[in-house]
Amino acid sequence: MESASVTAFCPGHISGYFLPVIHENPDKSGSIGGGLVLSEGVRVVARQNPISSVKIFKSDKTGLPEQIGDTSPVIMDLLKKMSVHAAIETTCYLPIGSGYGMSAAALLGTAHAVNSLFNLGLSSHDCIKIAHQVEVMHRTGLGDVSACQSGGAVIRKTPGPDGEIRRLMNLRPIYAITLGPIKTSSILTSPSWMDKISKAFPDYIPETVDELFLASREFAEKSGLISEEVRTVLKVCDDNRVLASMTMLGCGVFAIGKTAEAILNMFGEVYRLTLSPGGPRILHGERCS
Ligand SMILES: Nc1ncnc2c1ncn2[C@@H]1O[C@H](COP(=O)(O)OP(=O)(O)O)[C@@H](O)[C@H]1O
Ligand SMILES: CC(C)(COP(=O)(O)O)[C@@H](O)C(=O)O
Repeated sequence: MESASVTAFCPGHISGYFLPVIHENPDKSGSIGGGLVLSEGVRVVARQNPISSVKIFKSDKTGLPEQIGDTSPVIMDLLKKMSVHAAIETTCYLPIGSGYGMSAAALLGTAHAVNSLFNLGLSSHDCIKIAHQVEVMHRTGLGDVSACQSGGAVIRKTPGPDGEIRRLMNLRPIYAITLGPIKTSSILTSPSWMDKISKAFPDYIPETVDELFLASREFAEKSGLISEEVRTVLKVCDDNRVLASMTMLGCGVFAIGKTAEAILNMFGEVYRLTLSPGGPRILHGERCS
């Protein structure tokens, strides 16, 4: 009989603008800023196994999965922190390392799946805190776990999962393209990039989704992170009066509204998204007795 397994899903997150806030207490560390919690994310299957392992799958637009990785230091660290051994398989449609918060989604999905699989009795909030601690310790992200603990367009005013977070819901379609990855930790561990990012952070708080896009674009322009390729795409969006900005931290563009799809389509595969209505959730599975 196949060993017990639990499947969980967690939405991804596009950061539009962010400011790292590093504190000695990882629960208070993270970032402030704004972004979008996405309908696409990471599906995690956790199975009992005496030896922990991770397999990473990427699915194409037809849903066909292909294995792209056979380990994940953040997931292995999470399992150690939760004092369990399990075989973890993650699947995502959005590309890893391209500013869609896939590391955070994988951590949150795994923490919830493992908690259920082994009847650990942790609350969802406990799982969120553990995932956040691992993400921040590895510098694979700062604010994504806090954002992805629930849905909507997110304005994070203070850092950490218990920070002050405002969520706006909106039904307009969101589109994104990726022109290449950016290694998140390479930016987060660079003093010169951190200095530029701090100076670019907006001095006002968006009240609407449109204002979130405008604040994100202002941040992207001032941060110096926009590459020539991204600049080309943003210019066509501007010429067609489409609200758009750079996916942080990835070499890509995200935009809102129906007309955005045809424009982004000229530059590559377009990810068709909406705002997620919620955060991590168990999809199905049997628990260990
Ligand atoms: N879907 C996934 N499944 C398992 N591990 C993942 C996944 N996505 C990211 N990771 C782990 O997190 C590390 C950092 O990913 P990162 O560059 O932060 O991606 P993103 O920007 O999409 O969050 C990756 O090298 C990988 O070890
Ligand atoms: C922008 C980033 C620091 C990284 O995001 P990603 O590359 O998607 O992991 C994010 O965690 C944030 O704090 O807003």
